[in-house]
Order: sequence, then structure tokens, then C-alpha cells
Amino acid sequence: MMSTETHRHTYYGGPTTTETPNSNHTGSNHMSANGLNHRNSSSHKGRRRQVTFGPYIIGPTLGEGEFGKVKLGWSKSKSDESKNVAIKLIRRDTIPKSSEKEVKIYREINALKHLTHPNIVTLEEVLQNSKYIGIVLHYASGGEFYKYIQKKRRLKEPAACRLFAQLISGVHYMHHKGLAHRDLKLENLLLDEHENLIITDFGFVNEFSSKSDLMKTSCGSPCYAAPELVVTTTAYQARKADVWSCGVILYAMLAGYLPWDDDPDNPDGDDIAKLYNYITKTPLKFPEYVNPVPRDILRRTLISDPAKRITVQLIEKHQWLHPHSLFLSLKPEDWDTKAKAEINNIFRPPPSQPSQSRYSRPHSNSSVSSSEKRNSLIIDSTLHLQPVPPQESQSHAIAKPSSPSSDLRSSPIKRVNHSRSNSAASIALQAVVDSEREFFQASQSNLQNSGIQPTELFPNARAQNYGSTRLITHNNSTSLMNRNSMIVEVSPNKEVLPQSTSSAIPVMNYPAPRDPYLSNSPIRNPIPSPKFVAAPFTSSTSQHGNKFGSSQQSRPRPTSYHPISSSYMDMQPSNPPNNSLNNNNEFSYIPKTTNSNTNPDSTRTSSPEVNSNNIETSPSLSGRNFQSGIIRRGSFSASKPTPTVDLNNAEGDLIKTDAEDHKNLKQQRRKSRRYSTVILDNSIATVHEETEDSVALKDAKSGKPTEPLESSPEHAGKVVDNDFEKVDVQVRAQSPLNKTDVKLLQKLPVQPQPQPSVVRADPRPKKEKRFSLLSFYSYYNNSKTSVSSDSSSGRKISTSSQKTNERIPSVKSNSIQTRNVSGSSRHQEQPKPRVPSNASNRTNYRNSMLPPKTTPLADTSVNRMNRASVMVSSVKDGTDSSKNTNREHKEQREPGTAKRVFDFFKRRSMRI
Ligand SMILES: Nc1ncnc2c1ncn2[C@@H]1O[C@H](COP(=O)(O)OP(=O)(O)OP(=O)(O)O)[C@@H](O)[C@H]1O
Repeated sequence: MMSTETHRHTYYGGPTTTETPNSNHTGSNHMSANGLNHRNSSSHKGRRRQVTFGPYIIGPTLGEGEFGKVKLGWSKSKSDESKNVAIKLIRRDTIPKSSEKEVKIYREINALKHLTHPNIVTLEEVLQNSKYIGIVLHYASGGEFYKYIQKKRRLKEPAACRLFAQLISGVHYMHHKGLAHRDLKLENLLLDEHENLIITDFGFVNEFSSKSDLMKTSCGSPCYAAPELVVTTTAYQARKADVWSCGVILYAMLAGYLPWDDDPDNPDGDDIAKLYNYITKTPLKFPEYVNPVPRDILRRTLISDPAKRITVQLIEKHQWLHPHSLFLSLKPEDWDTKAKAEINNIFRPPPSQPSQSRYSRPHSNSSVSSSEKRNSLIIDSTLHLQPVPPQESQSHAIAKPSSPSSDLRSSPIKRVNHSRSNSAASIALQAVVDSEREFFQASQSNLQNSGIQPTELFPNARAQNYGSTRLITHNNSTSLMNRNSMIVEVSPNKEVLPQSTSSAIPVMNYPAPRDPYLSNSPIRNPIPSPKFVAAPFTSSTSQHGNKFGSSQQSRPRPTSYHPISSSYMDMQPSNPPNNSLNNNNEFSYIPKTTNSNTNPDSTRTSSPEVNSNNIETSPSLSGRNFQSGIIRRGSFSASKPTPTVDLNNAEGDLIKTDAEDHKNLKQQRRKSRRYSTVILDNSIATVHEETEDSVALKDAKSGKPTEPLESSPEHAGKVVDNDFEKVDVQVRAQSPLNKTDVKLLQKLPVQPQPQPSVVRADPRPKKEKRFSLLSFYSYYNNSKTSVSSDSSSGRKISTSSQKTNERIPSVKSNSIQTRNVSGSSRHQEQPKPRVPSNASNRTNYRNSMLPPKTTPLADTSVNRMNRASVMVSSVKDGTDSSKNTNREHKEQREPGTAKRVFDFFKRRSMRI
């Protein structure tokens, strides 16, 4: 038997264990019963057993989710060992066939295959053996976002602005792909090594059509779920629901706690009906430290009526996000284009005169193999991260440029030994940064050739250095250039340039915005934007073209995404744009974290010592999609990815276990060590984004809602939103809250009418209205009947006969208490202290509830833990639920105290 020893703490603070070597197996390489390879290494003091999975060595546990542990992994290959991955290990035998869990896994894989965006977690590959499915993701080494906020109590405005821009960009991108996340919340956001936001957990993602994004299945977490998901039964607009969640996330970033968390009648928020009644009736309130401009964006986002709610596109144009307008100006399809182009470049033979290519990405001389080349795509933090004290203005704003060749020679990129990632997202990101640099090198060159100084162009311009960044301001125009001549931020400029320079500098006169906070400026303008006025863009410059293609060469380029060129932070001290920032010294230069990804030893227990004879080969990853446009209808589904990822049956070179046949068993062991990479390309149509909120709204208003994708005949048989299919329609029919108008929310009784206590399957066809959580809640709230909502078995409802099971929740005093974890109880019952009814005392009360140094958000999290984990849309009849729940109960072990405590803090919000 293996023993365990605690050897380190993960970045989230939880202790992990490593298997110690078994003396009986020293020097051997075997596959344990748990499906992972254990290999002994004797190179270190005291032998340590290495656990491998496919081509990866398994390290400590990074976290734990619904499907099991997520492990840090790194390549067995020494040439590629700096590449860290997060491997979501899912035991096949914990996934019942056709269960919600299975569907979620397929959803996640199918979605991530199509998504290539720097703020969306990158799927590296999917591996499987007879015991496990391993979803290999790019490692987000910055940790969990909610802990980041907890640590800081709340984010300063520049940081929140930057991260929110990244969130919006990622959400816009997935919406452009025709996918809605439907479970956006702090817990599903991670940070990378440069504190960039990474959206994860696509288990509830769903496809919408190009004409309508109406969906039926309620999913998400109540604290983040839009009201229409909870209190209405009609199809909802998935994108608008995501927007709401983004608003909640932004609120939490800025305020340090969740909105509408101050209902004295519902202090813990565990009464969902009360919570949503409160949300829909109570105006949004802000703490005094949230400034007017972000308040405005929140007010537009957290509107109960989805028809009035702002769109992602408009959020991107909001004044508050102007500091990041360049980054946000990158079209969603450009992320695909860039990534695809870069991938092609990587595998293309080097050009004969690489140094002549303006827009070629500088590669390390040492990079040889394709994988190394990919790894050589470096976001070099030294370019921007060296904090330099502010300096006085110099005589001219733009430093003398170095020639491209000399710049490449002296590029710190060459010298830096670390690689950020070989992920497509990183490649795209790097390409953006490179483009930016090249663009401004060209621009500066032209500027110099013309003999024009920026101060001549802008008599009123003043320049200041902040750190390595030079801030050039001219009235409303703000441009930042770093020491490497890269523009890192530009704010819109409505100024008309002097006539003398108009030929060299494209100028656009923007109409005055109708809305003080929403710019009507055509950010994505195909012609040169005035944002580049500080760097004359001559025709000679444009001849070079860029990686976006000639048609887009003069489009504003994103720069602010660059983790180090977080210019917003840089530019705040003296010249906050548009007066959107407070003056409370909240601006700070936040040093970025070191690249933990490049320092594997900092997170690994030991450097891998691998017997090369034992390295298992894995087919190379292929088939990530970089095509732009929405996913062709039906090409995304919750069905098995191709080639088959079958959670129940091992296929291909994997065989099922048959312990009775010894011969077979040996063969199985041998074969089960073979892994197959299962992610491959799925076709994606290059369809232009046609989705228009207005279409859906028009249809909805006309009383003829667009047929939801899930119920359209052409999708019959496809599992695109099949959890709805499991809803017990009898419950819906009996719900007194089976209304369709959001406005009726405000009239909803907090205590609905009593309902029958037994849930039965309804044989009627499933094309019913979307199931509402509130109706579900109301039903059970009055039924006085114990209910289980076991997410792990498809979140089914069972009858009261199951209430003795610890993992089966029961309804208690206006709350549904369920679990959402397979094998562990995430939600621990907490003693509820008395809550002062006076709202003004809530803060003190809240603080008094907290251990020292915890934040209101942490407090919220504690409270949230009392809430239910429900996925209403997957409600099933009691018979099935009972069967599955009991079966799973047998499969699951009682979690240890430490784990439960960790889970308690980790899972703060329930799902609906
Ligand atoms: N790419 C990653 N990089 C670093 N850590 C990760 C990564 N993916 C997941 N984790 C860690 O593992 C934890 C669980 O991951 P995740 O939430 O995606 O799992 P899950 O099984 O989908 O759980 P759930 O659906 O309940 O959220 C995360 O909270 C995080 O701490």
C-alpha cells in the first residue's frame, strides 16, 4: 500500500500529498489500480515516486472540482519540461452514462476545442486510459480569482478595469463563436502568471444559433444568475445572462462583496425567492468608494430586464473601458486569425531573410524543434515591468527608435530563458504584442524621417514617463509609449489635427457621443484611427501590411492586453482619462508576478527524473480550431467529442477491465498504459456573426419567441441543452410562478402556494417552457417535503425517502440545501448568528463575523455556503434519482475534515 506524506502547499494553500515509494516496487514502473503510472525515482534524497499520466508527470493537486482533482502536470520530455499543465483527472467510473456529468464533460471539451483567446483557458489535449479521462489545460499559475480579490479585499479601479476588459473580451469572443458560458462567476475565473484573467469551467456552455440566443435551461449560481433565469419560465437570452454575470463579477471586484447582499430579511441570501425579489425590487447600491463611471457601467449591466440590459458590444465602448479600447478593438475573429497565422508561421520554413520581415516574430536562435519554437513565444515581462521612477518630460515625446534589426538583436526576448506558454492563446497574444511593436517601430521611423516631433503635432502635448512607459497627453488624447517604442495605451481623440499633418495622419471626426458614458465612436474602424495620431501612419508604413491582412492594417491594434503593458495602471497617476478614476491614491503600479510557469520547481515537488525507456508516446495535439465565425449549428454539441471520448467505454487501444481473466488482465494492464490523445478537429463554419439581440427581442415582444435552438427539429436528438429534457414538467405546470414576464417578478409572492409533495415523471413531450428556479424553489419550499437535488447524478429530484442520506439535501426553513460535489459535501451547515436588522449595522456585523483579515467577500462566501446546489433544469423523476443517488453514494467516500473545510471556503455559491 502506498503511504502519503504532506510535502507542500499549493498556491491556494491547501496541503497536498505525494505518494511515497513502495519498497516493493523500487525501480519499477507500474500502473497502479488507480489508473496512473507510478514510477520510482532514485535521483533525489529519499526516493520519490513519480506518478505519470500519458506524457505528463503528475504533480500536486491544484484544486478540486465536481469531477475530481485537478493536478499540476509537466512533460516527461526534458526538452519540454518547462511546460506546465493542469490536468483535470476524471475517473470514468464516477461518470454515469448519459448523466449530467457526462454531458458537462463533453460540453467543456467540445467548447474549448473551438476557443482560442488569451482570456479563455486553453485546452492542450485530452487523454484517456481505461480509468481516467484527463483534460489537459494550460496551467493558470496565478491562482483563483476570488482568492485574489479576497486577499486584496477589493480591487483598485485600474486593476478592475483591466481585468474586466479581459473578461468582456473573452465573453465577446465566445459569444461571437455562438457559445454562451452560462456559469460565469468569480470561482470560474483564474489568473495566469501575469495576472491576466482566465475564464474556465465550460461545463454549462451552450451553443446558440445565429438568429437567436434564446435558451431554456437555467444554470449557474444564484448570486451570479440573471433574474430572468431564476424567476421566469420562458426562454432567456443567453448572452444577456452572461452580461449580468459579468456585472456581478465587476461589482464584486470593485466593492469586495456581491451586490444585493444586504437584505436584512435574508442575510445569508439562502432564500432564493427572497434574494431575487430583493434584486428585482431594490435599486443597486454602491459603496462610496466606487466611482461614478464604473457605477454607470454597473447600472447598465445589472438591469433586471434583459431587454434594457447593455450588450457586450456596448460595454466595450463604455467610457470606463476606454483605457483598454485598443485591446477591446480586436475583433473576436482576429484571435482565431492571429493564432492560426502564428501556428502556420511556426511550422513554415523560416524565410530566407528573416530579419527583413518586419512582422515576423522574433524567435530564439536556439529554438529548433517545433515545440521549442512554440515555447519560444515569450511575453517578455522585462520589456515593461522594470519600475522606473517618473521622469520629467523630455524635449520630444518619442524616443529615438532603434532599427528593427537592432531591436531584434537587443530584444530581451532573446535573452529571457522562460517561455510563457506554447498555447495558441499565448501565441496570439505574443503576435499582438509583436505587431504593436513593429507598428510603432515603423511609425517612429516615419516620424523621424518626416522630421516631425509629436510636440509639433500637438502643441499642447505634454509627455511624462511613468516607469518604462511614456505618457503623452494632448487634451483628451492619451498615448503611452514604452521604452521599446511600443504604444501601450491610447485613448480616443476627438481632436482635429493640424492641417499640415493631415496628409500623414489619418483623422476621423467622431460625432459627439449621445451618451456621456457610451462612446458611439466606431472603435473598429477599417481606416486608420485617430488613436494613432501620435504616430503618423504614412502610406509607406501601410505598405508593410501586418498580420491581420491588408484590409485591417490600419485598424487600431490591441496593446493594453499585454500583461505588462497594463497601461491603465501606468497612466493613472497624473492623467486619468475622462475623469473616470478616483483621486484616492488608488492607482498603483502593480508588479506582476514572476513567471511561475517558467519556474516549475517552484510548484513541483521535484524535477522529473524519467527513464526514457518508459516515456509513453502520445499522438501530437492537432486540430484546435482557429477559424473565425460562429460555430456551425450543430457542430458544437454536448455529445461525445470526436474521436471518441467515451467516459463509460474505453475504446481504441483501451480495453475494459475483466478481472476474472488473468491473461486478459495482464494484457489490459499493458494496454491501459497506452494513452490516446482524443481531441481532434471538428469542423467549424466561417460564418459571420449574425446574432442580434434585436432579433430575439423582436420575436419575444411579438409573442412569437424564436424557436430555441434546443427544441428546433433540426436539433432533435442532439444534446445541446438536454438537461431541460429532464425537467419534470408537472412541477412546472403546477408552479404558481409559471409566468413569462419579468415584470411579474415584483409581484411574486415570497411564500407561494402549497404544492403536492410528490414529484412524478410527466410523460408529456418536453417542449415546455423553461423551468424556473424560483418555481422549483417555491414548489419545494411549500411542499414540506425533503428534496434531493443531486448534481452529481444529474441533479435530480428525489422523494423524501432519500432524506437520510447525508449527501441528499433536505429543505429546511425556506432554503434548499443540496450538494453539488461528487464524493464530498461542499456545503457545510454553519451556525447562523443573529443578524442585526438594522442595515447600517450589517457591516459591523459582517466584520464581526469574520476572522481577522478576511474580506466581506469571504464573509459572503461563508454565507453562501449555506445555500443550495441545484441545477433546476436537470430535475428528474424520483425513481431515477433515487437509483443514481444511492449508487453514487456507494461510490463516494466520506471526505476528510481538511478537505471539507477547504471545500467549504472554495465553493461559496451554489448552482442552479
Ligand atoms: N487551468 C488551470 N490552472 C490552474 N488551476 C486550475 C486550472 N483548472 C482548474 N484549476 C484548479 O482546479 C479547481 C477545480 O477546477 P474546475 O472548477 O475547473 O473543476 P470542475 O471539475 O469543473 O469543477 P466545477 O465544475 O465544480 O467548478 C479550480 O478551482 C482551480 O483551483
